[in-house]
Amino acid sequence: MTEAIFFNKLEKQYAAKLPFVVYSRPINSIIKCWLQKDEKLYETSDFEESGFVFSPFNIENSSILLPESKCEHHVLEIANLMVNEITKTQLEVNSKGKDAHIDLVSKGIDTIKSGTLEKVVLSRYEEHSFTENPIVIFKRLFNTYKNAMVYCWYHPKVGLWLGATPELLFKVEGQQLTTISLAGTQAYNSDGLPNWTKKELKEQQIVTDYLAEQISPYTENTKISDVETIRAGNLWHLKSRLISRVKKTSNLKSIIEALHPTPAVCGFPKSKAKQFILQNENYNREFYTGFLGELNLKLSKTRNTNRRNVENNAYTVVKKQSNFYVNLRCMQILDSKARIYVGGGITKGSIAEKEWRETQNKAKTMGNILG
Ligand SMILES: C=C(O[C@H]1C=CC=C(C(=O)O)[C@@H]1O)C(=O)O
Repeated sequence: MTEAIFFNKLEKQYAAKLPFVVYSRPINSIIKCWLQKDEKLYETSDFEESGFVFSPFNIENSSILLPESKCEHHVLEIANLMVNEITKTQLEVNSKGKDAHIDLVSKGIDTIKSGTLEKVVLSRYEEHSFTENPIVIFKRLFNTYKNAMVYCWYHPKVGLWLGATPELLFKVEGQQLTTISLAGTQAYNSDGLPNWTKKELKEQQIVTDYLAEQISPYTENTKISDVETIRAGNLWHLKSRLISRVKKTSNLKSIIEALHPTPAVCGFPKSKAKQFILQNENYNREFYTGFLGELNLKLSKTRNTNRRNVENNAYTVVKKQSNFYVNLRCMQILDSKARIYVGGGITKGSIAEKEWRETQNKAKTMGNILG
């Protein structure tokens, strides 16, 4: 399929106000789109169906499904998309809400110091004027953020979301589960890799240990990679990978409940951090820090048992696979406004003013591609 035909189908779907998702997974030149044939709002609560899922931060609210059987699917393989240049070079500085965010972070720090919580991720949103076609924004996201999951998701009964997330919640391929531990943020600088402080490295290690403990009832043989520095747009983060084997008795929903929301978007202990967020943030995160991705898709892989006799020994293995990304570095389009959501992890050593600046840096991931 050509780029023109692919995007023409998408534009028609959006003009007809029918649900769709268009996305590309990290380090990948494949763009997929799912066009739902009706405007119904399908939901999933047991995560047993096949489709594309869009779940909120608060999993007690509905998870939306574009069911595989109700959608038309298209794939485009391409390195870069044709899209007009952005005319504006600088995101207008938006200091609205600074005092409220500093108060919120200070309250978080005080609660941590009082001993009830270890870490809490606190967030806010900022609004920018928006007059562009969201599909054009998706094209810019694809061209700009090659190691992120970039997407544009739309449902007429829910709204339109765009994002470029660096965080995998987890993926399951057959019996293999992969998840990542993401923490620490420094502004990207072309001079070279950042110097991480002991405090940042320790925080990332705490997240890794916590994830290993969370998945231990459902998986076995967990292997943890060394910590690496990854770039996400204009930011650096610390990341390690945990790979393990899903026990035969575990189901997908129990793994979702164990891992979502991650310490990178909620904090820990999880339930106390979530309660603090719901009581103090003063706005509804909706799908920000929720998760999205492919649910129970059949993946066929052809294998050779004997390399010398390729023709006779090839066989195909069909595995089920799911891959979910945390909905970070994202925005929601509301009429002529783009609402950009940003947050940061608060621990006892955090400084409220610095946390505010960090959210401003995070807002640039989306802000820099708005025209
Ligand atoms: C909550 C966000 O980022 C998380 C992911 C990576 C690093 C983070 C941090 O350094 O605080 C955050 O936990 C966000 O971008 O809105």
